[in-house]
Amino acid sequence: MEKIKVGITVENNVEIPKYMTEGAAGIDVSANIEKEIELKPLERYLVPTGIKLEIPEGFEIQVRPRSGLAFKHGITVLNTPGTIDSDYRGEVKVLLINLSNEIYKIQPNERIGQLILGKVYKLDFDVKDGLSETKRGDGGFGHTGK
Ligand SMILES: O=c1ccn([C@H]2C[C@H](O)[C@@H](COP(=O)(O)OP(=O)(O)OP(=O)(O)O)O2)c(=O)[nH]1
Ligand SMILES: [Mg+2]
Repeated sequence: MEKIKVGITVENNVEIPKYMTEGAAGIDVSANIEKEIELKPLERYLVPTGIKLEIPEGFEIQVRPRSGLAFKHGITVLNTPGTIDSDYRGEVKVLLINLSNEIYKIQPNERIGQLILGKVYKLDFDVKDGLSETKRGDGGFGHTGK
């Protein structure tokens, strides 16, 4: 598998994230919090991870939920997939929301999301007077039926 170098700095006591299996697409990140954080139903919290990245130009990182947390506890990433821009140098944060009807307690060092590296293609708008015709035309949002 092709590997892309991504610069990283970590806060004290934060471990460098690692892939949990050889074929994993996502690399888990953990909550860098001192004590547990209570998330009430429908509450959201911007969870710090204690890592900062230097993504090479032409790439992005997506912040995605962990399916286990979603399935077992209704905890997901509100803005999924979150986008980490290659020019961002701040701390990576994960915006969790509790979609269950029970309180969820985020534990220090709990793995709360996963990062996926992706390639970015830049749009280069070609301004035109009209666009090519297609069978679909402007039909969308379910116009082909259920
Ligand atoms: O889940 C996320 C999403 C974003 N970010 C950071 C990295 C990203 O590069 C920056 C901006 O994110 P985005 O472009 O999604 O947010 P915005 O609301 O458009 O903010 P900005 O005006 O700063 O671009 O915030 C995170 O740490 N986690
Ligand atoms: Mg933005």
